[in-house]
Amino acid sequence: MSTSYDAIVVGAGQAGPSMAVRLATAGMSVAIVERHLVGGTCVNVGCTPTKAMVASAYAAHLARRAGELGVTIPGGVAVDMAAVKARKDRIAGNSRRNNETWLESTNRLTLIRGHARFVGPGEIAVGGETLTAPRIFLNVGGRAATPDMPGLSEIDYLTNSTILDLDEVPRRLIVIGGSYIGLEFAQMFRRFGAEVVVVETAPRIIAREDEEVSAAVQKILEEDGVAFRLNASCIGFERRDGEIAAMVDCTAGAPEETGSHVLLAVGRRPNTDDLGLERAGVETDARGYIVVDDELQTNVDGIWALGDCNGRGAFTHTAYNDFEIVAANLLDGDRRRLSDRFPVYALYTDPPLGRVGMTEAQARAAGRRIKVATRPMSRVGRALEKGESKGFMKAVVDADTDAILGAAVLGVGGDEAIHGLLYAMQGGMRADVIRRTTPIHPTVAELFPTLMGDLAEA
Ligand SMILES: Cc1cc2nc3c(=O)[nH]c(=O)nc-3n(C[C@H](O)[C@H](O)[C@H](O)COP(=O)(O)OP(=O)(O)OC[C@H]3O[C@@H](n4cnc5c(N)ncnc54)[C@H](O)[C@@H]3O)c2cc1C
Ligand SMILES: NC(=O)c1ccc[n+]([C@@H]2O[C@H](COP(=O)([O-])OP(=O)(O)OC[C@H]3O[C@@H](n4cnc5c(N)ncnc54)[C@H](O)[C@@H]3O)[C@@H](O)[C@H]2O)c1
Repeated sequence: MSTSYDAIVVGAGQAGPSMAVRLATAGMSVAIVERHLVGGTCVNVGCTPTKAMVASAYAAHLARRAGELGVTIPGGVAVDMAAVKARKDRIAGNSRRNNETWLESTNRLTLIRGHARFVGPGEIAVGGETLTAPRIFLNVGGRAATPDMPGLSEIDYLTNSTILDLDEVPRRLIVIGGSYIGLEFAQMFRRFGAEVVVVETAPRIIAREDEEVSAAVQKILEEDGVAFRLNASCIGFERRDGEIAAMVDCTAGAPEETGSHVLLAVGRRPNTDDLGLERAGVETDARGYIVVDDELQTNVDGIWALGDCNGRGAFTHTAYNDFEIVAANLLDGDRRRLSDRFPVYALYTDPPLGRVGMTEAQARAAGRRIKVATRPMSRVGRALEKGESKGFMKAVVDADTDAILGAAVLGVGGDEAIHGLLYAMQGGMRADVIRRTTPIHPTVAELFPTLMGDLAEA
């Protein structure tokens, strides 16, 4: 059976539902196809469940430190992992159901369950049905990469999805990969009570960040009791007396780590290998990401790619912004562009790392003459008052134009405070304007004018 629509959206992640509802509201007949859970990665196995669990881990940590704030908890602190999981499931489940209700209650929009695959340029098969449309929007996202590592198929390893099903705290968790996913889970499970070791092939964790950011995050996690094995090579796995051994062969330390559980957090890959893209002639790059232009159009007329699958962002906010760009160009006559977007994101360790724009290393590589300022959180009143004074803030400014190039706020409230600088950058504000602004006391962001006053050529 073949049904024609004005538009088809493949994937109900972070861009697809908004796109589908917007098109339907504009009067088009729209099908949105989802093969698994509405809400995609973020709602079901990404942002929402992990941040719910980070909140539980923070509560455990704060409760253990309560004495420092003059609060006693008789009987000590225990973590009920089943209750942590149940709370996380409730929050993610509510979000998923709200998304489903939204799609199902929108006029002219049909939610179709199943795996979508191109059979031709404007033609998609789902189960036994064929859907056709002159406009197709791909929002297929990605999944955990599971590279071919020796012994991996012999062990039960966890990914960012399956680790969320644990209702008991692992005795010893080996986290393979010291980047965003690995570090958030490492600290959280350490705070739940597991022994945790992070194994990373690079010489430092979160290697995309400036070196002092990597070092400070590592120190913060070490103070929580997370161990690190850097420069790991020849990683492989073996079953060992009911446990798992990870061969690490580092430049220093024992050649292997044993644990009860292994989490694989070595990156993500796009869900483009089973989409039949070749049938539609849609181009992908060497890593499988769909190639798009500045308006998210693929090389094939009438086919767009939004979200993680285009490799131009790896966050929920970038996926949603992709929707905004496509909708603006297609429906509003508003010329919005991918290249107008500043890189911005947070790493949700505690304290979090808020990041915007270029790192210092990127600014130098771009050949800029730069000024840099840093301030430890131990000199931020609000952080001291809260008893959470780990980390630092840093700004990178163009020495010739006074333009703010980038910033990092590793510290309490850093994920929120960084937005002050994001909005300033988007508005083209110079560092001197921030220096002359009067902020609220006591806040973390109140130090931004001071930071801009401390800029020195670097
Ligand atoms: C552990 C973890 C934590 C994260 N935390 C954050 C965070 O705090 N903040 C943040 O901004 N980002 C975070 N991210 C990243 C964020 O989840 C993704 O960037 C975001 O979900 C991307 O959205 P998307 O719409 O591109 O794809 P997805 O959310 O992956 O959605 C794609 C959807 O398409 C469906 N699909 C795929 N192929 C087909 C097909 N052939 N037919 C039908 N349906 C199909 C999938 O089932 C899925 O539902 C995190 C990711 C992980 C893994
Ligand atoms: N807070 C957030 O916004 C958030 C949180 C989690 C994930 N995410 C998104 O998910 C994406 C994927 O995150 P990720 O951390 O899985 O991947 P990543 O690509 O950021 O990092 C993978 C890490 O694994 C290491 N690695 C690769 N192969 C290895 C091996 N064999 N042994 C040991 N280490 C190895 C790499 O050197 C790197 O440090 C991120 O790019 C991010 O956009 C975002």
